[in-house]
Amino acid sequence: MTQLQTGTPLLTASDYRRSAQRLVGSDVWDFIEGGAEDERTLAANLRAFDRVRLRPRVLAGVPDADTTVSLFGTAYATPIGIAPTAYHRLVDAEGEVATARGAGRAGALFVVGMFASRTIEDIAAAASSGLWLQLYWLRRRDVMRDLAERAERSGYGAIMLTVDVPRMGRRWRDMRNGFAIGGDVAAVNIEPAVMAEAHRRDEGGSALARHTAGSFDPSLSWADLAWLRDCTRLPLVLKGILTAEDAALAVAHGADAIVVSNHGGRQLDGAVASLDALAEVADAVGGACPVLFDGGVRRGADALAALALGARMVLLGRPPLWGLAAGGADGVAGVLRTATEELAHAMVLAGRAALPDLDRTALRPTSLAGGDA
Ligand SMILES: Cc1cc2nc3c(=O)[nH]c(=O)nc-3n(C[C@H](O)[C@H](O)[C@H](O)COP(=O)(O)O)c2cc1C
Ligand SMILES: CC(C)CC(=O)C(=O)O
Repeated sequence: MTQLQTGTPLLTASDYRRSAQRLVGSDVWDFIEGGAEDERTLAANLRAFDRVRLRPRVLAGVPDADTTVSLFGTAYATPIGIAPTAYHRLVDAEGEVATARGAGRAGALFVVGMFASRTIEDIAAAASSGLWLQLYWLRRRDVMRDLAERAERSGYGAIMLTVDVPRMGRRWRDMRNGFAIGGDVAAVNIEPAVMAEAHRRDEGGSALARHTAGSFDPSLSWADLAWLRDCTRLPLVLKGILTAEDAALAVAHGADAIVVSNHGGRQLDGAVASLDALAEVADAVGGACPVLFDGGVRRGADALAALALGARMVLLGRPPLWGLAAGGADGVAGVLRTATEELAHAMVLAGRAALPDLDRTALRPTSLAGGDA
């Protein structure tokens, strides 16, 4: 159990969430918590896990569960890692450096966002477990190439290209708040001219929406992936796949892994809940490459369900930010360890000793049906 300066025992992800909300300004809180438009997909991501029912096996001789997993030659203590999220210094002065320390303590993967507020190199120096770098496709390809090269030089293990943002989802909360990246927080890995719009508050509306409209390349298509592939020797992971069709195309275009994700409900409102897309995508991939998952995972049993449906690893977006806000590196480690302990606990009670023992027989068939979304 983690106990931070608040004195309140933090037993679950929602304990960290409550603690974080007290410490973070309301516009930053809305940026973190919010989703696109009416937030129906955001809500559906969580609801999908509420529908899952597990099938425990008894007298299985499983006194403890092994949560270790390996990906691209790196071993992790847990299959629960950190999804890329922008600007960690919005909630903690040390930002991604503290996140990396926390991930290291938990033995977890940390996917550093392209819009990290600490340098790729400083984050690498603080890390003791695997790091990957996430990229968006910018009109300025030279900036992408530079980041890919710096990541490779600094020991990052993969490039994760986010493919679900040809344009940014409309986020009413940020638009109403006139949200802009302020103070001394900045995407320090990218030259300031590319990022200028993200800081301009004077026009009202979401500065991030204006920034992404100007700097992201919306014309990207499958054929362009070859260019990025040529920039780096690192494995290329595509994040934001929700259909069998796109999963098959990703495999055909040589993706080394894919992430089933609807961007935490922040892109197409009305899109399928992430969990409800997982079986379809895993079936289409058919073992051709690892499938990762994010969206709505808040407890170990949620991770168990996603792993049973075919995910090799499960990533958390908002919860590590809650941990970081509530308690810096300790909070990040606390969130990851809590979820991992819950997963191990659920595995023992479900009679599964190790991650490869998790398959769809761990879930009631109604959990696989695709639900309401
Ligand atoms: C505050 C915030 C910032 C995010 N920034 C990025 C980003 O820079 N790049 C990216 O690929 N995804 C980004 N995401 C999406 C996450 O990687 C992930 O897909 C999503 O948060 C998972 O859902 P969850 O928050 O329910 O765990 C962001 C999400 C949040 C909440
Ligand atoms: C700066 C943004 C493009 C990052 C973000 O909020 C997101 O990807 O959801």
